[in-house]
Amino acid sequence: MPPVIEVRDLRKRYDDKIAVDDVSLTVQEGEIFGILGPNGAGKTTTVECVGGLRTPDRGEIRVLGLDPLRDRAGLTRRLGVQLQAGHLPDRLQVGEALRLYSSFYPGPADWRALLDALGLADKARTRYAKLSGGQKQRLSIALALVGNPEVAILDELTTGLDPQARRDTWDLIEGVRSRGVTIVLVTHFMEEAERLCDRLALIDAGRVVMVDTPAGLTARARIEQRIHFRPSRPFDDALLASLPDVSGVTRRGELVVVTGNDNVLNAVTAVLARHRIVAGRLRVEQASLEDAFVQLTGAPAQNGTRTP
Ligand SMILES: Nc1ncnc2c1ncn2[C@@H]1O[C@H](COP(=O)(O)OP(=O)(O)OP(=O)(O)O)[C@@H](O)[C@H]1O
Repeated sequence: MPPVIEVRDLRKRYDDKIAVDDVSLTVQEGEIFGILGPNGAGKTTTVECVGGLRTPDRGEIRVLGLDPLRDRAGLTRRLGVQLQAGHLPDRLQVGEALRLYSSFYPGPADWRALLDALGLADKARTRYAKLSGGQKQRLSIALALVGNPEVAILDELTTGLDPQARRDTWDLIEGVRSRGVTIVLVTHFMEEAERLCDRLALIDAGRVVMVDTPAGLTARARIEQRIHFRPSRPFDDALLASLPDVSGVTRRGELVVVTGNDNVLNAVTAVLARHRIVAGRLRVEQASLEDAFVQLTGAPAQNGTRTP
């Protein structure tokens, strides 16, 4: 099956700033493809080019086999793009906006059901200017999906939403995916990427660093394992530090913290057992996508409680 989205050698500069240096990626039908990267990495510029909202300086883009700029008319009805807040007239009511957008498409979704799913059911008669930031954000998601698109591009889907609204939005997106819609999701949130995305492209400084599943990306970062425990009796750190699988041993109060490779847990527990030391409150810290992000880009990841 040909990919739904194909980007080859994309480059885009703004005056003397190269926003996208060289991006190539493919998105398959029905997947949620995440684009992850630090601030200013070129994520938005990439998806704006894919959505036909910006003209690339170089490269080729195909969406459903069409050129987003040359075949704009044919693509508009099949592609939903979540635009950033602030693009609607202040006096327009939520319901009016959705009715208007629905009228552009041959087989629109039930916009009332969308509002309901996004927690905006009681806002149909509210004017745009009266919505909170999070409500505007949710409206922008509804507008991207109201045309029942085959492909949806969602940029910073849940930025600015509270944790409950974020989870409700994830449920909605999973429902959209289960109907076979292909989704490109730009996100800052590792939890969101882990929960929703089938594959992720990690973009840094305008280039694709790697493309993999969330689990694959985490594994490829080769992050050290960390375990901690409270020993039943004192022992010399050298006992563990001398093991080939161990890279470090430190103390945190009564806790012993050991870092090392994939086998560190086996190696440490075997030695402790031989010396009749019981490892109380033993815990293994799993490497997360967030650890991988930090290691691969050198940038701090943002968590779900902060707005970028
Ligand atoms: N219209 C513009 N004019 C000039 N420079 C721009 C413009 N839009 C983006 N840039 C610059 O291009 C680079 C890439 O921006 P882009 O918005 O694509 O990155 P991003 O990965 O989406 O960032 P963020 O996570 O902060 O939204 C940044 O350095 C940004 O400052």
